[in-house]
Amino acid sequence: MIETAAPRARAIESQAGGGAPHKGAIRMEALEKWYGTRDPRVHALAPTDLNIPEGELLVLLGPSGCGKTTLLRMIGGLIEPTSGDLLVEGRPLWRDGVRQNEVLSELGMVFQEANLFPWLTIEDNVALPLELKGMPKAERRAAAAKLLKMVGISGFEKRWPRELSGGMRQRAAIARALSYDPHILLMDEPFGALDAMTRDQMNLELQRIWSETGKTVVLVTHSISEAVFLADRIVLLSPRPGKIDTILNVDLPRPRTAETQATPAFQDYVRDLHHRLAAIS
Ligand SMILES: Nc1ncnc2c1ncn2[C@@H]1O[C@H](COP(=O)(O)OP(=O)(O)OP(=O)(O)O)[C@@H](O)[C@H]1O
Repeated sequence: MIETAAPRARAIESQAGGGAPHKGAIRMEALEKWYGTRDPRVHALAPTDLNIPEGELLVLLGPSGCGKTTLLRMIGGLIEPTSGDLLVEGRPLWRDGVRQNEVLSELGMVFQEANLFPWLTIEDNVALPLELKGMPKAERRAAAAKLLKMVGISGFEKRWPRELSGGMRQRAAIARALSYDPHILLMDEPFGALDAMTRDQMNLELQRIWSETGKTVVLVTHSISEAVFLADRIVLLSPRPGKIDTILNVDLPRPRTAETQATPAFQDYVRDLHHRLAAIS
């Protein structure tokens, strides 16, 4: 396993040294998942240790079925771990089988499909979590306008989801996930259903949003080049059962651009990961 500390990650780790638990930091110890109660059970994730410091953009990469989604959904509180500890900002997400809602509020999720409600306008979709929290309408509108500006779709407040392109719908989904200002954004193949050009554009946008907001981002992808483009660190998982094969620091300068992808350093990361993936698939 290689674990070389990039300067940025190192700075974050040193801040995380002591004192109060860090905003957006995730810590897992011996986190494990078995599916099913009867044989043959599926060992989806072997006991896994991983620390994700505040503000990191961490990418989970690996062959199909290696447990990426399982791990992300466990971090997001959608799947209960079979065993192990999962701390979000120093607090356990689960206590005696009960998910802790105040911890959950630090986590926003974005999936491959935008999952917007077709009967709500874009503004109302984005503001829905705020409505559920009881925020008055005028405040919700103002918050939605700010969020839509941040994700680059100002002016589409009153449109219906069907009137937006796939990329625009994903922007709205990101805005909705950020609406209650969670410290952590969890993304499961968020751009997997988009065409290549839109996907490149969305990767640029995500990098911008991440650097503007300082959120911790954990993103699942099948795409090696997407992983290298976005990540501070890439966690490569191997299958049967899922476990960490390699942790790779991506030490490329930011902001990364289309030109970054043409550099020898970028290509070296891609080639290296291709070899590693071939070896474990
Ligand atoms: N609800 C479930 N019940 C039983 N087995 C499951 C369940 N969900 C996932 N699995 C199994 O757990 C393993 C890990 O699945 P997971 O979806 O986490 O992998 P993944 O790396 O995200 O895959 P992909 O890249 O294809 O989405 C697989 O063997 C899968 O078949």
